[in-house]
Amino acid sequence: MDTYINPPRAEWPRLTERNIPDDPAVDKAVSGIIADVRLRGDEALRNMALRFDHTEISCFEVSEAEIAEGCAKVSDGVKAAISLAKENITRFHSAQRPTDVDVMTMPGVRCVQKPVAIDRVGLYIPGGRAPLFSTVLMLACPARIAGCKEIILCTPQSGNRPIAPEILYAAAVCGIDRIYRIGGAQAIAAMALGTESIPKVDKIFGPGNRYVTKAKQQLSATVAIDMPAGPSEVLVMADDSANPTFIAADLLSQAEHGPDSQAILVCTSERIASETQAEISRLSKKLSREDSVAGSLSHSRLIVMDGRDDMIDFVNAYAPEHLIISMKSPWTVAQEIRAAGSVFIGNYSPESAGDYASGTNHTLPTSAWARAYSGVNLDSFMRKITYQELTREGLGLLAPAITAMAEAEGLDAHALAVSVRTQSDT
Ligand SMILES: NC(=O)c1ccc[n+]([C@@H]2O[C@H](COP(=O)([O-])OP(=O)(O)OC[C@H]3O[C@@H](n4cnc5c(N)ncnc54)[C@H](O)[C@@H]3O)[C@@H](O)[C@H]2O)c1
Ligand SMILES: N[C@H](CO)Cc1c[nH]c[nH+]1
Ligand SMILES: [Zn+2]
Repeated sequence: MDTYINPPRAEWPRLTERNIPDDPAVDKAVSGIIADVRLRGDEALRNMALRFDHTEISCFEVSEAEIAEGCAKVSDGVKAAISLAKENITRFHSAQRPTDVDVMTMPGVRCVQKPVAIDRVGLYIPGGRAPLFSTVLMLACPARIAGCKEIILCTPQSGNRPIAPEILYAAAVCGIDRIYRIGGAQAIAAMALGTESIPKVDKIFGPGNRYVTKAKQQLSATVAIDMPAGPSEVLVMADDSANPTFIAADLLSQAEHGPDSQAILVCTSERIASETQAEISRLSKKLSREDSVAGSLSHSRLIVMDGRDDMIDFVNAYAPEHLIISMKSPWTVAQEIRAAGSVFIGNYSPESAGDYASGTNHTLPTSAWARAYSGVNLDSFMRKITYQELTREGLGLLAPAITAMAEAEGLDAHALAVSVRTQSDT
């Protein structure tokens, strides 16, 4: 991991770059995959499952019997953990329920806004490097609370291994309607376009690798998507009150997601940076996912800044998916953060808590998209419809403004739709 001491601002754009710059080869590969799914449907999906996931698929949908068999294999300990996580996620997301807006903007002019759930949603659950069954809870709980009518799930099946039992169990307890054994960009294309076996949905949710994320972005003209939620990132802000062992463990916890992940420390002290570096070397020897950790750390950074203001400016420029604030008065620092997916406050809030079980959502914008997108939340599964009801008197009060604006825009029929009413005898 490289260390940078007081890098000048001119160098910041380079230091905020991710591991996965926009790669034209990925763009091209993904547009080829989408075109093939569009043209050949299920046949293309079968070929790609063989090519990318080394698996032969006769039936895409996972049967009831397979789900029951998977559920039976999950240990009681994991079932209890899923139950606790589901409770907390449900509690936090239920509290996000929007209320109706019902306002008389003028006498006789009533404007209403009501949330309505999206009917058909498709959830993508990553399964390449690790079967992320926690993501099932993160997506299915809010979808259920919102009241989506049809919830389907796609996840890859690799080689001859069946889909992880924990994914099937989490899907069963969350009431997923149908599960399909298909992953990667092809799964996103299938849910966006529909094939003989996979139904087309209204909106696609879920994180994934660079292929999955690119497919969501390319298909966003065809289907709604939650946001670009690509390879995981964490940025830790630390002052002298931080614990280098905690910081190192937090950085490693995201590095282990894969070589495309990125972990950044921004601190004000060279001591913290060098002790963290030493702790990373010590702790990484104890971890199993060597290639992911080594790959990720080779693009990760330790940055020593001149002071608190520079740290805050850097974080806002980087716009991390996850931000951990290991500093004195962390809530005061947090108030100055304008771009981050999810913020972890103080020394006892590791990102792992939010990844699994505290209640916040772990499906979050990466690659600096936190500047413009929120992470998944209850609202992501809803639309809001507005309604209005005007009385004759209300329309009369508005008529001069509507007519003046319609005429100024040169739209006579708009003015007519008002005057036929205000001048009618009935
Ligand atoms: N931002 C978030 O909210 C968030 C949350 C959880 C996980 N993640 C990220 O999700 C990612 C999961 O990635 P993953 O790879 O483990 O699983 P994945 O399910 O996203 O991708 C696996 C699929 O990628 C396809 N694929 C692999 N190599 C390919 C190639 N060369 N060409 C075309 N397609 C190919 C295969 O079909 C495979 O099924 C990680 O990067 C992790 O950090 C992000
Ligand atoms: N850190 C991931 C979000 O970027 C979520 C996750 C799932 N499992 C473990 N972690
Ligand atoms: Zn994680």
